[in-house]
Amino acid sequence: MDITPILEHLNDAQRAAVTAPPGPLRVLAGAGSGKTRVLVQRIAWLLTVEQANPWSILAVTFTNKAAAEMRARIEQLLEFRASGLWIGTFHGIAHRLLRYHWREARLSQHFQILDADDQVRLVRRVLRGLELDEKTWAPKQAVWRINAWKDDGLRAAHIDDRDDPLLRTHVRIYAAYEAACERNGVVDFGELLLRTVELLRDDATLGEHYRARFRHVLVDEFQDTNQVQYAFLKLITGQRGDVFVVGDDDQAIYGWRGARIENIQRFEQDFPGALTLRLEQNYRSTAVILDAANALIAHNRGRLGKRLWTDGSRGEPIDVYAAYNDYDEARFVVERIQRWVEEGGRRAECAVLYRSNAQSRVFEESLIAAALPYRVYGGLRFFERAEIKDALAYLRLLANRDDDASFERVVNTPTRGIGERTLDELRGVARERSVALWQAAERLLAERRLAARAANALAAFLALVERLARDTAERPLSAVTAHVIEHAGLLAHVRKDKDGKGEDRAENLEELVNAARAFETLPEELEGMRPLDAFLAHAALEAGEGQAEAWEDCVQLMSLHSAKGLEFPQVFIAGFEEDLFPHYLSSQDPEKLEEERRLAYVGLTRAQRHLTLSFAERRRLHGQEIYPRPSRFLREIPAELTRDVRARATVSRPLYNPGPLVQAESDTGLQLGGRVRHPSFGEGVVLALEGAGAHARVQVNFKAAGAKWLVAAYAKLEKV
Ligand SMILES: Nc1ncnc2c1ncn2[C@@H]1O[C@H](COP(=O)(O)OP(=O)(O)OP(=O)(O)O)[C@@H](O)[C@H]1O
Ligand SMILES: [Mg+2]
Repeated sequence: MDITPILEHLNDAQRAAVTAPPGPLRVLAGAGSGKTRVLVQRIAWLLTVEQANPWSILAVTFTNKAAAEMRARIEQLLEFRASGLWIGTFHGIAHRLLRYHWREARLSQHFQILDADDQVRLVRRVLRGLELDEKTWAPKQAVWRINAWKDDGLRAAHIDDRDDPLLRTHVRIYAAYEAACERNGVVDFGELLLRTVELLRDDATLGEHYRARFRHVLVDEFQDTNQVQYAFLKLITGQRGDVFVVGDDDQAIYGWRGARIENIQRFEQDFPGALTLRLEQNYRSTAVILDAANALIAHNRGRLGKRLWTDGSRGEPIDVYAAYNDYDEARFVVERIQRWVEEGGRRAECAVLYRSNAQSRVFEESLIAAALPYRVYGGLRFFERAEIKDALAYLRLLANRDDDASFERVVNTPTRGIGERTLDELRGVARERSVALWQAAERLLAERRLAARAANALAAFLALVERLARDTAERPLSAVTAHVIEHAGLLAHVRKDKDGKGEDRAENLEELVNAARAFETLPEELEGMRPLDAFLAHAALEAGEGQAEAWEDCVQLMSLHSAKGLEFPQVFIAGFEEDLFPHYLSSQDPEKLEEERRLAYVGLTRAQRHLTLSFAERRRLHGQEIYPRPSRFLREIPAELTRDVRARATVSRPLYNPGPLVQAESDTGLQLGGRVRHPSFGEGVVLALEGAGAHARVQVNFKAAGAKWLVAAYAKLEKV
């Protein structure tokens, strides 16, 4: 076997890491120093030189996209299919283990995955059950707490709440939520991991089995592991395992989601004899960009300390653009991208990064106006669109009738005359008898406790789902999906939408059929799973990440958080303003401020050749006109590395007036054509927005009640 390709293009330090003898090893190194590359070559090294069985390798990456790229790279290096190898995200891997061992994990066989939205809905129901008022016990906050506990590996029963009545209530909510998930046969993202950890910990045979099997464990972006992920690593590697982690303490940006930077330090204690290697040469960016990043991050304390250098070119100064307002900022960036493309660059080489997802809209408008194709990562993803979630909910009900979240979602979609009153009765019965809504419905019907009209409508719904199940049994997944979309009436339902988006939605539904087709022959790592379960799990796990559409040359838009690990020749970071970046919730707390600075460091170090930073002197944010100050992070970059491009751009800069429509949009958080729910009028579509601030008014066409004008601030509209 020729090992040259594996060791080519590696410097000495990198080679030392790739070829180190098996055993715990940690690579601590800055951005662009080749950590990910080293991890890939290490896998190739293990497979060839160490003769490791592919079956014995487990590699953890941060996104599914990174996992796919990693697999492709390895196959390219080795010139054979890397089958048997497990590469995935923590969630993906945990999910796979739970599918194999659902019985041991005490899950129902066809358990479904709850996404963030479903979680909030479920907590709402739990609150009703506990007779707690949503105004006092905000569902989103409860979800946030539950997730944080799970990330820390804590069950409701473990939390000491003796002296804190507030905490006690949250723990009660958590316990009731756990019970509801159990009843419904659903698990949330945090549960995937926690359940897996409990499984490996409590089931000695299984734990032993996997420890013996996964002799080699490798983890990218190690600085962003949380407690429960770390516990998983320890359980799967045992004390003496060959565990290879790469990370950068300066790029830890998920503290707010429970990631523990301390895990980098704990590694030494938990894996005795661990070796530490450092990489210091950066191969990604120009010297100017690197100097700027180094200077910025030097403002943080308590760093493990490292300095990056490059022997590449010095490069151009970093452009700093002071925009009049957010529209002017977007216009400037789009012009630059146009120029890049005219000069022969590719659109996909340009990335626009921002702190807050809400910033993408203005860029999208400008890109559309300039007819530049773009893709937003982390925006409203395919699998999160309302019509797609409706279709998936039907499929989920076919897989598992106890899935209450799905039941609630589609029991009256398309409208079939099942009102809130009937639903409330159902929920009451479900609660009293500790059963799922489906069973509650069956019993209410059997006991003839409903008014005739409601009973007929409900019976028709149950019959519909049963009929769908019968008619699609034994058929290929794409046919099942197409059948459900058609016969549940979803296609006709979206076509009726009066907001002009009906055809788009219908196309999305048809796209879902294509997506399902891809799951008719399962990839090796999902073998043995029912295609429907595999498909639904994929929809839930991929939703967090961006559209998995065919590759196309488009401008890349994403938040700074999702840019982690990536690189682009041309990077724009927008909104370098106090209160936006650093975020206003973080600027008062020294630790959070440091996390924001690390995020800025991640942003700067994504750039290979050109970097442009911009801020606006006026911006609409959270419905208010603000006049932000430039970010402190700008001042932390030495002036000699930057170039002010404001003067040149002033020549023909129209003062863009966003106009009342756009103002109202950002004011209310509502969107033209968006679907909303009103506490008494039910579901509808936003037809018009008008005015600003406290006076913003919105016109909604309600399915049941027709078109109405409402004052946005009082209407209690909820987006669906
Ligand atoms: N020895 C080398 N010679 C040439 N190019 C290299 C070398 N090592 C890494 N590179 C290139 O440098 C770039 C950065 O590498 P990589 O993405 O692995 O860095 P990283 O440390 O994982 O960065 P991040 O911290 O941002 O994830 C890549 O384009 C990679 O191909
Ligand atoms: Mg990397």
